Amino acid sequence: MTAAALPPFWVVIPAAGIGSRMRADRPKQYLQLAGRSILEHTLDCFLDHPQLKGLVLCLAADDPFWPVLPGASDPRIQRVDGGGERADSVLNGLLHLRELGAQEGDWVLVHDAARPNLARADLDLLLAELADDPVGGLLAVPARDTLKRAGADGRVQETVDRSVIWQAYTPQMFHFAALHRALADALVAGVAVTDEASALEWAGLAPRLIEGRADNLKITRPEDLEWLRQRWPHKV
Ligand SMILES: Nc1ccn([C@@H]2O[C@H](COP(=O)(O)OP(=O)(O)OP(=O)(O)O)[C@@H](O)[C@H]2O)c(=O)n1
Ligand SMILES: C[C@](O)(CO)[C@H](O)COP(=O)(O)O
Repeated sequence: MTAAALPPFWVVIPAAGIGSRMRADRPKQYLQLAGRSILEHTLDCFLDHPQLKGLVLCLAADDPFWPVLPGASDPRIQRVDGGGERADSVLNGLLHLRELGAQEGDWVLVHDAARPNLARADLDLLLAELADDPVGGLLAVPARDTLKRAGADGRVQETVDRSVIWQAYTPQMFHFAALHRALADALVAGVAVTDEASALEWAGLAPRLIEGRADNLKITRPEDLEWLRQRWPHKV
């Protein structure tokens, strides 16, 4: 499918986390990767896409790092305040999309600021595969290792059937109205939603899994960033 045949889409980037597991001197999205911040690399995955309608970046209200980056004045990037949890940040981003003119059936892609290695081929695969899907879905990776269920004593209780287990990645792609409703309702109900798909699942829908590259990893711990630094750039 040519880029022009892919569906138009909006993007929400939650980037208001503090990166506690990274144990760095700043939120992990502002750590350096090949001379630029992780966040700038992540934004680059989308900003020049011909089908992009608009991009909302959710940042901590008192974030001192973003304003001094070269991209801070880029008119293609709309800044909003994030919230206490990732889901709150995404919801704020969706509210702003409505102000920008997002319509009920428009596609919205939510992508972690901490995943700078999204390949254009994977982004386009997600868009192409879900263009006509009634629900939407997400990039994901089938479990690669043998999986164990652990007991409280730290000993193995059983080996889990990995053939039905996938790791959820981002972007996650849903229709604006369905995502907004599911996320807002789940938060009001106090349901823990760690990704957008969880909210849709809670609403009774079944998001589709689209197999992506495992190296679209979320930088969570120091070794993740070290791994990317040693291989960068290696996108396809
Ligand atoms: N209140 C929050 C918490 C997280 N995020 C964003 O959600 C993405 C995925 O979250 P995670 O990897 O858990 O990031 P942190 O919350 O920053 O990390 P940690 O849990 O280690 O503190 C990140 O891009 C992060 O900036 C956000 O926008 N708002
Ligand atoms: C959305 C996500 O990237 C899917 O794997 C992930 O759940 C976000 O990170 P967290 O560690 O769960 O906050």
